[in-house]
Amino acid sequence: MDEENDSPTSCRHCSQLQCAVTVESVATSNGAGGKKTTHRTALVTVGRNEYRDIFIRLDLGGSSLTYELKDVRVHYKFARDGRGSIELPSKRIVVQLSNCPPHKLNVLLRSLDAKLMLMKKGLDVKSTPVSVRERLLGGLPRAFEKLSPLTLNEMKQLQNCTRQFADNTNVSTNPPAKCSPGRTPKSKRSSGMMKRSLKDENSSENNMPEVSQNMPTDGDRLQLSAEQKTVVKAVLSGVNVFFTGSAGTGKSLVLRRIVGFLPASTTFITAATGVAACQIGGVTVHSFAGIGSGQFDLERSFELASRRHIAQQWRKCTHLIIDEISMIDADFFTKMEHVARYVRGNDRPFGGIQLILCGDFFQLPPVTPFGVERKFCFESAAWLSCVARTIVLKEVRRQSDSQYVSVLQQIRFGRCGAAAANLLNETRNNCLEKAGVLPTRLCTHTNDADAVNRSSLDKLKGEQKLFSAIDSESIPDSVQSNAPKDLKLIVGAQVMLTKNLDLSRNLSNGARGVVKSFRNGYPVVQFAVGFEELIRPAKFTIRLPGNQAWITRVQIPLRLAWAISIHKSQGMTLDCVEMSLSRVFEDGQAYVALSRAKSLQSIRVLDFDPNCIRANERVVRFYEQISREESSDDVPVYKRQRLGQFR
Ligand SMILES: Nc1ncnc2c1ncn2[C@@H]1O[C@H](COP(=O)(O)OP(=O)(O)OP(=O)(O)O)[C@@H](O)[C@H]1O
Ligand SMILES: [Mg+2]
Repeated sequence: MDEENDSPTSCRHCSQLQCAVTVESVATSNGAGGKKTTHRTALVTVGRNEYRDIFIRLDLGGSSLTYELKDVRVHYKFARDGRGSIELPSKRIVVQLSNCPPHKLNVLLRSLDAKLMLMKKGLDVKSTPVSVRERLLGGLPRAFEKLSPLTLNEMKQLQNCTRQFADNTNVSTNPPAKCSPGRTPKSKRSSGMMKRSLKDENSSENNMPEVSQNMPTDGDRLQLSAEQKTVVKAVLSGVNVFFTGSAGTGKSLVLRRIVGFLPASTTFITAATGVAACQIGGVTVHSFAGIGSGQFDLERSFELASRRHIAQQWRKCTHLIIDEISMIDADFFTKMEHVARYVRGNDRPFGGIQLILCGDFFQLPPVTPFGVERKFCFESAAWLSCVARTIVLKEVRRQSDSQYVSVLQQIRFGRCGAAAANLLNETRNNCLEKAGVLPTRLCTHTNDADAVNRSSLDKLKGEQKLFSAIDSESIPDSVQSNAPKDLKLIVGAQVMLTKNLDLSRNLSNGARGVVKSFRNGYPVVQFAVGFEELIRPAKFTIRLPGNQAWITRVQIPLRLAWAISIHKSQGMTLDCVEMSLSRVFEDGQAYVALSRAKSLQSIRVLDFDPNCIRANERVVRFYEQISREESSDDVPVYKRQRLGQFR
């Protein structure tokens, strides 16, 4: 079997998906025929018959519907929310797809649109028009073959079409996205009878300012490694998975990829902190759970979680993703598990929700009030009953220098030999200033970071420019986002990108620069990687607690970057950093700080003292146990851990 092509993570499976389907027959002008039927679980397959005509088949549990897709309109603007539709004007029908795995839906609808366009333009090399008479006489067996993925050749043909279209009309077109069919601009499309059903799709973009056309891919194009694919497959097999690994092994990247394969409206994406939630486009786990920060007893927690909107979320949830799980304490995790069973009226672990947990317990631990004993969630009975499979990612992707990686591995386990200490000490002489870009100071305390940013901004002379975000809906101030509501910039301000703009030019999230000037009202940033770039507003998508739809914020994708706290930096990859670790107060805090940089040349430790390197003993034992299970022949990796063995 072809591993790559048959993997559930490949496009091959994207001609079929499981989702909710609504078939709407649109009323005629005299009001006849309007009808809507919804099926919450359906299997949608797109394929070809023996004459290479394209069909969609809807298996609706007991019955099925098949439509030929000719002269149809395909809408995938909201694929990211797991929604899309296909209009069949000649039949006056709209097939709406919802609760789809976003990635699969996106690939399915885009490839379908592309193939339909190729057919329309007579560029589908394998298909030749067959007359009705020929069909009747041909006697071919009836066939239905799933639509194959777009080939390279087909993509090239599409690009040519797009170019020709641009030449003929003088319209400037963006390079088509991966699998993009080079769609006709809206104004050129016929205004179909089903405008009504689709008007929502077009409304949210009105009155947006000029938005950066750089592709904010979030690493979509990166190829997952074999071990990363193992995680995706494990999740898609339906078991509860905890995946872990050193800083920079790509855990968050894999999480983002997993999201694309799970049903959009019943998968809840959360993280232990607001900053971490922003990185993966989710909300905090506390706001999802609706039981405060876990301070109440179980009875009160049940009451809180039974409030209508919170209970609805709990009941709706089929998959719960939690990033930075190391920062969730055992007590909170246990309460969530009880609440899940109670609210859902289901006594299976976590009320039958599939858990996808991700994080590194060697990084920052749960924040616990002074004097209260810290308990990691892997030490809870709930963890033992819920986590069926543990996977450890081994390849560090953030750093490529093996010497640095091995220093970080020691530090992760709370060790620091003389050679490692020397290497880190020597970084104090690193000259990190490049083209006016200063290194970002990582602070042990948040107040210090805020103060540094404020005072540095105030010291600069010149006019401060205020950029106010444009939101598609109102977003409460309490909701954290990578893009602030108001951003003040001035020439000379040290800034950091908050979005991947162009990975091929190292314009990635965390890239460092300095504001050089303003052009057309937008900042021109000199980046440390060596060039200037005009930074236009970009679209950020935000989820509000309890709201499964994406809200759009348009803002300049920059933040001030003189300083940032180590807690806020967890999860980030940073271009050039400087730190003083003398006031480190947490296990794992120095490891988090030291592991943000990509190389030893882009870090400066001002006062390295091996005593700041600390790892929690129970965490060390937990990981030793995992690695024993991994290397043991008779004990499977996914064997459940036994209660209390790490204490
Ligand atoms: N398969 C891959 N190919 C190329 N780059 C990758 C791959 N996986 C991860 N990376 C890159 O490695 C860096 C670290 O990835 P990521 O932030 O997902 O790691 P992480 O394990 O979540 O780290 P942390 O524990 O610090 O949160 C990112 O810049 C990411 O783009
Ligand atoms: Mg991460």
